[in-house]
Amino acid sequence: MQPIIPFSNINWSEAIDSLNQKGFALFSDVVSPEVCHALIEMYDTPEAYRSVIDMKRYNFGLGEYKYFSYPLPAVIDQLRSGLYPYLALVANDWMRKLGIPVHYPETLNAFLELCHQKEQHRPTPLILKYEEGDFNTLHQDLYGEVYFPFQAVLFLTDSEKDYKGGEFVMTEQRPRMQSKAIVLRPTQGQMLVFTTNFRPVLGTKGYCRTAIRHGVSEVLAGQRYNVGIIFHDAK
Ligand SMILES: O=C(O)CCC(=O)C(=O)O
Ligand SMILES: [Fe+2]
Repeated sequence: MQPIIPFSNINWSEAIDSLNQKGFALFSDVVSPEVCHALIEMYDTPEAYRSVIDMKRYNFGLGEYKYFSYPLPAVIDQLRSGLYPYLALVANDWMRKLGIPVHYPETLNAFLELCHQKEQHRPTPLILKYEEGDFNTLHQDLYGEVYFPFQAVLFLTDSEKDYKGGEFVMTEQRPRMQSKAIVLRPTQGQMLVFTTNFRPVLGTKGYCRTAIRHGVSEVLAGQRYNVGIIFHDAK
């Protein structure tokens, strides 16, 4: 299972512009439909996962997701470690703009070492399965003191053919303002990179923190599967 995207071929200046202006960037043809099918099939292989979450039980919405165990499936591992160095450059620029004294190291391994120093050892990449009526409430995926400000979602199902509803939703909240909603409908093989916690937005008094939350609207019919790629390990 290989990603079909060579990271060095991506138009990074376009992607970085999108991250800076909108807080997210969409990449197409990241994996083939065959890789998507193989990941969906792996949903029923219990050995691949460290835990299974019934979203209703925790009031996270309705549906189920599973956290992968280490070692991660090769395709997820490659996407995570391949994306990290590019995103770390943007992450460091954001921290500088916001005056936050945090520096993200150049490689994913060095960043995971920082997680381990804070007792964050557990893998966070996950696969989510939504059926008719399922949804994911607006949230942030922070699992401890150390976090990476970007995460990715790999869309495994076809948003035209496989399901109805199930939009990817983000809200942005600037200090003392109402939230803005962003609704996206990426499809099979696409990957969305978005803000995990907050992003810098230039206001009249310089950059301010705009908090981002994400979730999934109700699936009205069919089945929707996604893989979430979070960079930090969890406590
Ligand atoms: O199913 C989705 O599109 C979103 C999943 C999610 O919340 C995540 O990957 O962090
Ligand atoms: Fe999430």
